[in-house]
Amino acid sequence: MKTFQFTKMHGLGNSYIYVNMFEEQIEESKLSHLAIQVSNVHTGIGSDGLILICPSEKAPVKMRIFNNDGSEGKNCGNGLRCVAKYAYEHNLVKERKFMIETLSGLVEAEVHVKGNIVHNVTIDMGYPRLQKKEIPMLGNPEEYTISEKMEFNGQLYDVTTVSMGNPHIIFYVRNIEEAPVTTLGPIVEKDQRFPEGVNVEFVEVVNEQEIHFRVWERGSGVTQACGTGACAAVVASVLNNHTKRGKETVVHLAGGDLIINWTEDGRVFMTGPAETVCTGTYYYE
Ligand SMILES: N[C@@H](CCC[C@H](N)C(=O)O)C(=O)O
Repeated sequence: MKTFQFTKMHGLGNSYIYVNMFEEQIEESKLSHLAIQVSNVHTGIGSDGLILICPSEKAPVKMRIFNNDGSEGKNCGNGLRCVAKYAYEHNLVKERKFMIETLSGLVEAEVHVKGNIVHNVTIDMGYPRLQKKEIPMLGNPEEYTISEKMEFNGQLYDVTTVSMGNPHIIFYVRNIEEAPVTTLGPIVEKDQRFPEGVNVEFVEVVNEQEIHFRVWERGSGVTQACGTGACAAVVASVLNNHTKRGKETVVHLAGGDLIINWTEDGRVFMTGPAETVCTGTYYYE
């Protein structure tokens, strides 16, 4: 039997098993299967996936995220806040502002501390990417998809697509409680027009400062929250004239609220909580 030490953490109920790869060694070929195993609520620990906190040549830490189906994602907003909390509280960094490397580039984290405990984190998520080739999705590679008609399951929808380092598609609904998250979500996630799959978000606009949000995540299904998805939803809402650029928008997710600001200079800032659940030893073959 092999073992590793883990910490279970969550951001608004979007939970991952975090492994400190400064101290642990796990074979690369085992990671995808381990993500499936640890995520299982019956035979594992129970989570939306696995996140590795790794050494980096470009920043104090690097985040790698695996969804609960074993696929590797390129970015994770809730994961970034938890990685920032872990890095600060475990002395992997000394400053309250520091960089984190992801598979989609570098982001800057700022931890908000009470005593020595990080309660909230702001992440500068960088610039949203809007061209079809950047999502990626089929169609004219240079074009944006803003309120464009697309057919899914025999029905036409107005959709907007945004990459926050990972792909998102946003549907507007009148009533968030009735959003077809579990029916349309899995169909859109695997639609062939998105060669790498897509995270599927449903948004009800409350007013210019507030939106409701539910998600079907690529590789994980329904989750309580998606940080990159909330950023993408605010970018989409500005592009569709529902909310204002340069103003804070409160995103109400199933697990709680995030504050997102798509600033005038083009960068997206996300602020929200990060929490530790438990630590332990995981046994595997
Ligand atoms: N929950 C995350 C996103 C995780 C990765 C996503 N499912 C993907 O495959 O792109 C978040 O908080 O952003």
